[in-house]
Amino acid sequence: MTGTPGAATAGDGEAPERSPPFSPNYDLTGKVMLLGDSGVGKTCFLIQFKDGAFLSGTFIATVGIDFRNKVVTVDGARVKLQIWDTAGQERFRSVTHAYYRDAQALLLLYDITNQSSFDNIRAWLTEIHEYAQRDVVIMLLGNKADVSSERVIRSEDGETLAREYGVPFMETSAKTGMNVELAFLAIAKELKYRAGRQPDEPSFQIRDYVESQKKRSSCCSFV
Ligand SMILES: Nc1nc2c(ncn2[C@@H]2O[C@H](COP(=O)(O)OP(=O)(O)OP(=O)(O)O)[C@@H](O)[C@H]2O)c(=O)[nH]1
Ligand SMILES: [Mg+2]
Repeated sequence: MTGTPGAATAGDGEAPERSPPFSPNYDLTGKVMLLGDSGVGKTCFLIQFKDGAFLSGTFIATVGIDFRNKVVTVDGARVKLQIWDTAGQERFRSVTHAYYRDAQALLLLYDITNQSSFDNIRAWLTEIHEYAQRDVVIMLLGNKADVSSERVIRSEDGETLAREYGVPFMETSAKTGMNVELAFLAIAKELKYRAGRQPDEPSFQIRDYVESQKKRSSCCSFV
């Protein structure tokens, strides 16, 4: 991903803030940010969701911040997700801080093959509490679940940490696509629910939804 520090690059050639002049092809919008250490797979995660493709080969670290839009339909509502892909490298932190306050949802990724990316999750959560909206939706994701031979973080460790912070958790793979769409659909459902609940609509609990829908990458279950 290319970009200039401090300036957002146009993901789809579309201005992020502009309201549509005619009837939009969506019912509501939500801003989602991808956060986590450099190399955990944020950009690949977004490309997998947006294009259904995996960026293999040389790792090109994101510079600054970039975004992509995708409209998903949940429970009859079209939700336009504006997804901001941030640079995990420390030197871009001040750039990304400026975007936190506009985000309704944050996907916080670590890499199950990288101990320090998991250890840094607490620091990321501290940063989130400092800069993001108080009611922001947070989801913890253990990415690269396809690389089981190099796993150093057990699934239970991710679950325990997520429980401590009261956030939904699942393991994902930007390579195989495991749980990638689910992460965004869960966010879209939560945003739709928050935007206005119909009288006959049951209440929505994002953690329960994720637990019931997520695929697990254990030895004995098939994903
Ligand atoms: N096997 C595997 N490799 C992955 C996965 N996700 C990302 N990668 C690889 O990990 C490396 C880093 O991926 P990126 O998506 O660029 O990482 P990033 O989090 O965007 O990094 P920054 O932009 O620096 O913050 C790349 O070489 C990817 O091919 C995954 O789910 N499985
Ligand atoms: Mg990136």
